Amino acid sequence: MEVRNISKSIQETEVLCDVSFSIAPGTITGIVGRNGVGKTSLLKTMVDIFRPDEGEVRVKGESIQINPSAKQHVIFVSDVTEAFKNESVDHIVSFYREVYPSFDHAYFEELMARFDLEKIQQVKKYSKGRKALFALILAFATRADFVLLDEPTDGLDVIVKRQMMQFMVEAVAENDISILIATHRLDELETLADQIIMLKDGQVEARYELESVKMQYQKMQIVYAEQMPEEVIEKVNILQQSGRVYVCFIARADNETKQAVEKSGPLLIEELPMSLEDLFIAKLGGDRFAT
Ligand SMILES: Nc1ncnc2c1ncn2[C@@H]1O[C@H](COP(=O)(O)OP(=O)(O)OP(=O)(O)O)[C@@H](O)[C@H]1O
Repeated sequence: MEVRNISKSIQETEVLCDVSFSIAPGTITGIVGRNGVGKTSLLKTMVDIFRPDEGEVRVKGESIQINPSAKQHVIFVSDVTEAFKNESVDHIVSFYREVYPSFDHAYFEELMARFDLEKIQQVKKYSKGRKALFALILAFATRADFVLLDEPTDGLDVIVKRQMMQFMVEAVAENDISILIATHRLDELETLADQIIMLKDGQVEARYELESVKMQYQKMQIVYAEQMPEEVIEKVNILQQSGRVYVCFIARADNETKQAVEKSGPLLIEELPMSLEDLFIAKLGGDRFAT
């Protein structure tokens, strides 16, 4: 699936600006960015709920804007699950079977049993978490090749969340589907995603392969007897400071900065494990963290 040079304005405000990236089969992609940056709008554009002003979305080589039937390979699960209202589970399933010719009823039943979700007469009577779970089960049962999820684990209890994350990893590996997740839950994404698309001001600020970014940067804890000298502060990206303890972000290849740190005579230099959250703060936390 390819997003090509998408731009979109809503009420004269540019929400997406020349956004391009692609999603390979059998991968999980995370879309991250601060509140209001355009994550949901991007997902909606990828299923043609929002029409882009410029650019196109291609699925299996076909533009969904030109050939709407290409949309049957993509399913979007919104974080707003109120749409189900009074319908029964069976009624909603019949509707999905009509819209998605590839809907797999046996797989749907298997997933309902796997997640221990009972069928009820009015889906609106499911709790918030169960509604979210039901929406996810429906989405995967369509057997769509591309599953786009907006904050998918919102409302799920910790046990179901773990089960769902485990299921997603299996589904991607076994069925070669691709999942795209827009979320603020960076800790969850970290265990799931192959690539991360970071949005800023409606644009792609960065694209990371998670494993390679961890090879590119180091998170260091540096402790001084007094303060970190000014000339070092100017070179490193400080993620956190607590008294004389500084947690910094340094490019692995940046030997000049590493030498400056060593020369400044710290009491301790120690490498810490780096998380996606650290990267998010370093990239999107403001000028102080600009890398
Ligand atoms: N239907 C709409 N009408 C007017 N403005 C909208 C509409 N949908 C989105 N926007 C605006 O587009 C911008 C991007 O919103 P969007 O919901 O895509 O961001 P987001 O990254 O998903 O945010 P969050 O992390 O808070 O969920 C915001 O400024 C929002 O106010």
